[in-house]
Amino acid sequence: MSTMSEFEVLAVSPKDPDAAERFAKSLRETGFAVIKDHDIDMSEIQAMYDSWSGYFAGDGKLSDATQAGDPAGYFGYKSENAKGRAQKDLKEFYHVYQERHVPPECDAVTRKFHASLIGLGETLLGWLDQVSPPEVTGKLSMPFTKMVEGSQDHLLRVLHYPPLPDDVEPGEVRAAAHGDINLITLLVTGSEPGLQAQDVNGAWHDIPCGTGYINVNAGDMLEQASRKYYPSTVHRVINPPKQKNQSRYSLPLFMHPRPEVQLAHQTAGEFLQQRLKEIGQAG
Ligand SMILES: O=C(O)CCC(=O)C(=O)O
Ligand SMILES: [Fe+2]
Repeated sequence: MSTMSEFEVLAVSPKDPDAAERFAKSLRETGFAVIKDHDIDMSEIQAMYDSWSGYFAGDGKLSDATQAGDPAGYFGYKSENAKGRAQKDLKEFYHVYQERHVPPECDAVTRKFHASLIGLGETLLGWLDQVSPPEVTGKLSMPFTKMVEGSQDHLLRVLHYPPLPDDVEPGEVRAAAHGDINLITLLVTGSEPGLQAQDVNGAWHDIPCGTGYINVNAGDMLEQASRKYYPSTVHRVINPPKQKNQSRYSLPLFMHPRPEVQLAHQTAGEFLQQRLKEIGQAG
């Protein structure tokens, strides 16, 4: 494998006078942006990892298993595939929504974390409303911030990638290459490295881990609504090296419009249902 470089993306601080412009430029040129100086500190992220690693290690998760077609709750190991892939990803995860159940031992820390990330995500969408050119804003059914106003669909996915078993088949990976479904994804640092993003030339780059920065990527709904002005970032999670075969946790927040919101040729709800079938999640 060729040596990977880290993605050279300028970290944007909300304190920068030109934060909105720099954020939008980065998303436009790379599908990807990095935020520093945010309000979510490492102790909060660590508290999330501590409480959820306990949850995944226990048996309580089995009674939280999602019912077919329900997007909330616990999804077992190897239950999801990337669009167009037959092999399942080597991960288990829990889907948190504002109005749905969260395991009691994780509830307080998770609700606070979820709300903080949603607040930051709304700010970032506001930046896109401010500085996107008329060729984008003129075609939107409504501003991005309006698309998410009152949305109950912002999904916080708590992911656990267990140590790899001995019988991993060729081609099986922690998370195969995919674009996210939603408008933007906010991702605090993972507990271990492994996340990579693809640039416009097809080269893969390691996303730095442990920086305290929040990585933001454009999803497929933003790509559709912006008529491809903001390209959806393809990314993946590679398997760990043998000598570091341990659990990895991560916490992406997927910002979703209300389901009736028109993107371009589809509503957000129609787009989501179609994709859930393609990734093996719809009932
Ligand atoms: O685990 C990660 O760092 C990223 C996960 C991801 O891309 C996803 O769940 O869509
Ligand atoms: Fe993703």
